Amino acid sequence: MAPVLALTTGEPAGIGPELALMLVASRVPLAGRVVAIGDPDLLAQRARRLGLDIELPVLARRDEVPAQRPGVLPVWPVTLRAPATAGMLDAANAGYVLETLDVAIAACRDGRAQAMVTAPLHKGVIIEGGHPDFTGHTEYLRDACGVEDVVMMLATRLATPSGDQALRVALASVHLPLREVADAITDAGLTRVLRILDGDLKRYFAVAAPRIAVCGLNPHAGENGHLGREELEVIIPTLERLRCEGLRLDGPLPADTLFTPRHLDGIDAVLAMYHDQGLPVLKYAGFGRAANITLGLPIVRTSVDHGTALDLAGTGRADIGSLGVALEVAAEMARAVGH
Ligand SMILES: NC(=O)c1ccc[n+]([C@@H]2O[C@H](COP(=O)([O-])OP(=O)(O)OC[C@H]3O[C@@H](n4cnc5c(N)ncnc54)[C@H](O)[C@@H]3O)[C@@H](O)[C@H]2O)c1
Ligand SMILES: N[C@H](C(=O)O)[C@H](O)COP(=O)(O)O
Repeated sequence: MAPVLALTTGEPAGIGPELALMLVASRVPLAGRVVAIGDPDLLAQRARRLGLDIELPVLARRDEVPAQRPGVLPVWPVTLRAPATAGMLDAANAGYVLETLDVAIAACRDGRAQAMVTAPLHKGVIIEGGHPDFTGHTEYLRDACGVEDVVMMLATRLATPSGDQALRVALASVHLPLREVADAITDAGLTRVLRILDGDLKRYFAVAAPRIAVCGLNPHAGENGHLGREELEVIIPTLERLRCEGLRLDGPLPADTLFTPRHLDGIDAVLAMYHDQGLPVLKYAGFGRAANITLGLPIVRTSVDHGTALDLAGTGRADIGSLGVALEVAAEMARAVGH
């Protein structure tokens, strides 16, 4: 049977609900048995608003998901806390958004689903809704699954001199103010991130001996200590030690020239030191054709490469491309671990 992909529909005022509907309405074959997690009335209202003729059977017991049928989107129901209006955030629905995640996590953990795929949520409104420590799905999943560390990795495709290949960018630090980044780059942290990245490239993506290129933190990878000392004091010694364990690591390399097709040729993943060192490059290369993947979890989780796009919510103009990729990657990962 095709894997069950539990799709959380995200911030109810954002584009998540309509992306799920538009994807089903597009009638492209889906990568697995997709079940939407969200408020059935919200989905029905949004479908009417967009003139989409979608059948939304509610699976009240949140159990067996039938084989995918064109124009049909089964729903595991979660009830909104307050009415949702496209484009208008309401902190009252923070608990609703988190409940959709909890439903998906539980289903992945007890085997009713083989992967979870998340439509975008709005971090700020979750925080304002009474969850001051919330920083994103990635960290929420880490805590919910009881693991020490996870790694955010985004992936798309890239043309290099040797041909088409994956462009995967993982992050050594994630949702952190820039002011705090340098202190977060430690030997212990880099070691954990690189071991997870190396292990999960093998486990989920059939890369036998991953070749990972590691960015420096500072301009020109520190220019031999003249533009910052983190490379000399932390990154180089960590990479040397991990090479002795057998990891294939290049770097630390200057990020500006590493992110060019010639240097990326044959590289299985890049480790960027912080969010906006790596993700703008990835999104420039493949926005709308990329997936966000959380590594290091006991379950499979992917997501879209974009946010809630409140400016587009309710218009039907949002691009469904990334959601399609996120579902495909989730199914590929689920199959790789035998589902
Ligand atoms: N996976 C996630 O849950 C996720 C990912 C990224 C950002 N976010 C959150 O989303 C919120 C808004 O973030 P932002 O404004 O930085 O980014 P955003 O991606 O929501 O919007 C940035 C721009 O990209 C456009 N855009 C986004 N998705 C699009 C799509 N599918 N098709 C066409 N255009 C699209 C928007 O219209 C906007 O112009 C923030 O709270 C952020 O943290 C969540
Ligand atoms: N950093 C992600 C991006 O820019 O696409 C995004 O904020 C999503 O993060 P979570 O998956 O942790 O919510």
